[in-house]
Amino acid sequence: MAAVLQVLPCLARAPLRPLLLGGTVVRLASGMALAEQARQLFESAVGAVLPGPMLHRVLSLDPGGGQLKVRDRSFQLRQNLYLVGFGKAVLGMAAAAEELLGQHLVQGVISVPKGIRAAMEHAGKQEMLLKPHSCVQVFEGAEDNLPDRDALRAALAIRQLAESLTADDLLLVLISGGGSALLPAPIPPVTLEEKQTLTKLLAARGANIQELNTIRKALSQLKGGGLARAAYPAQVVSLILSDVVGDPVEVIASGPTVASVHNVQDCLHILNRYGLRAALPRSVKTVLARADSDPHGPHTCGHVLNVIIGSNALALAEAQRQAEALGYQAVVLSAAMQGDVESIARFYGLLAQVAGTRLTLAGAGASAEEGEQLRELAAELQLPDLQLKEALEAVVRARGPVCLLAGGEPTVQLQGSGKGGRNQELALRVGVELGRQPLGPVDVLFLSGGTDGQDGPTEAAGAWVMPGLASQAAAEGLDVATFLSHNDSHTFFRCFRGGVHLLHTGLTGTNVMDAHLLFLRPR
Ligand SMILES: Nc1ncnc2c1ncn2[C@@H]1O[C@H](COP(=O)(O)OP(=O)(O)OP(=O)(O)O)[C@@H](O)[C@H]1O
Ligand SMILES: O=C(O)[C@H](O)CO
Repeated sequence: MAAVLQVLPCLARAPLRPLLLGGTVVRLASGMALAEQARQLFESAVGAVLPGPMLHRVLSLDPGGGQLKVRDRSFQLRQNLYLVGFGKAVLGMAAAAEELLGQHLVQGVISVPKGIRAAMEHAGKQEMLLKPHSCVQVFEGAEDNLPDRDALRAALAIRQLAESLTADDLLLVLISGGGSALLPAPIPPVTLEEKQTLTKLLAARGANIQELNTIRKALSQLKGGGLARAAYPAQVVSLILSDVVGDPVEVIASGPTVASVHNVQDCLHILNRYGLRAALPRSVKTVLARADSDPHGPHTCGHVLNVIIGSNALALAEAQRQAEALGYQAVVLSAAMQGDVESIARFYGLLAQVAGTRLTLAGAGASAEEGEQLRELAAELQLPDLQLKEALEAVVRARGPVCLLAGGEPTVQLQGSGKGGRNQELALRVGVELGRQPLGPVDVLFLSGGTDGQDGPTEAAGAWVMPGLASQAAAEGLDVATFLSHNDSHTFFRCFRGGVHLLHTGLTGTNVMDAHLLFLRPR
């Protein structure tokens, strides 16, 4: 989610109608425009990880209201329930928690992105807003996803609340992506500015989120289990919406309720790798040196229950279910799509080719060469959970419409000053790949969308493409290669066919990375 906060009239949140009633499923699937189905499935994926449904899945009050159930654990309530939260999706999560917990909630503090309340209000999304006289105090900060003074004030208020708790209290912690920037509390003498500079430098030199957050944890009072330590001896329940591949609780928002297992050597390795060790400010050196003699052991988080309440896999599972209801043979390929956007686009192009051939020629060996290339590329991408074999077997079985689903977060190496996002760039590149060779008597569509509803610094969530895109664009005087050469995918899609290929959802109030949907429908 980027800095511009705008919410467009949004997603239909009602479930898809039961399309299995009357008539055959396949007929229904083929009777609906592919692009419309793609949009619906994307919306169903997002719908599964909206704050309300997520919290209701894991939290409940017993009928007498005396106990709070979190999955299979129960906690006694007696005017002892407090709430803190930080992250891009936390406003809606706090609103849902407030709705559910009512007057059991004594007090709360949350740290959310600048402008988010106005944006949600503007869009009429009341369910994402706290009640007028809420006991939850809201701080807005971290413009451009960078820690700032406002976020620091929020972090200090959160720490103060946590430190005031006793062994009788229960602290509910709401965590989502963007939480690291919204909870800055550098260990003195490190200053906010020094931490900001170091984070920016690491990110600019290509450090991944694991590396970045290892350093953030080492320099923070609250990250890496610090918040849990501050709340001790109160019990702590963290409800975590994952925006990191694999859902590692110690990485998401830098794990404020998970004891850090990294030591100073790990930090020095990372700083070395990105050429930053020599120029470290004295304050950072001091804090790292101190950390060596003051390790916070894992035992310090025994009073904490960390629960992942939403993830990319969960969103994809719902889209898969809805695709099946629409008559598709649906397979989730991976919820860990990571790597260079160009390679991932080639992967989807080849996949469409191989799956298309198998679907229409009914011969699993018909595209052996492309099949081999596809497997090689998949191996290069090193996707830990890839279900390629299963997907291709399902295609052979299908003899009808197929939907392959995946999710994750590809990387774009920015080369130009164009306007775009990783989803629009991926879709455009896949569009080019789909046009490389004829695909046979099969309709193909690929959609890529950011589940937060905002792809890079644009107002679109993503885009969808079909084969023939490059030639149709050329007929409109648009050269796809030129747009791609300076990462200008958004400008391309705004021009191409009057912008109909853009996916607009507005800010969704959630964020579990991106969803990729590949449809193949024999004619
Ligand atoms: N012109 C562009 N073309 C393609 N990708 C871009 C462009 N400009 C920015 N990006 C990509 O957009 C991403 C930043 O956008 P965004 O804010 O949506 O992602 P994020 O910070 O990872 O947040 P979130 O996880 O909430 O989506 C970066 O990965 C960046 O490489
Ligand atoms: O806040 C963060 O650290 C990132 O969004 C990953 O969760």
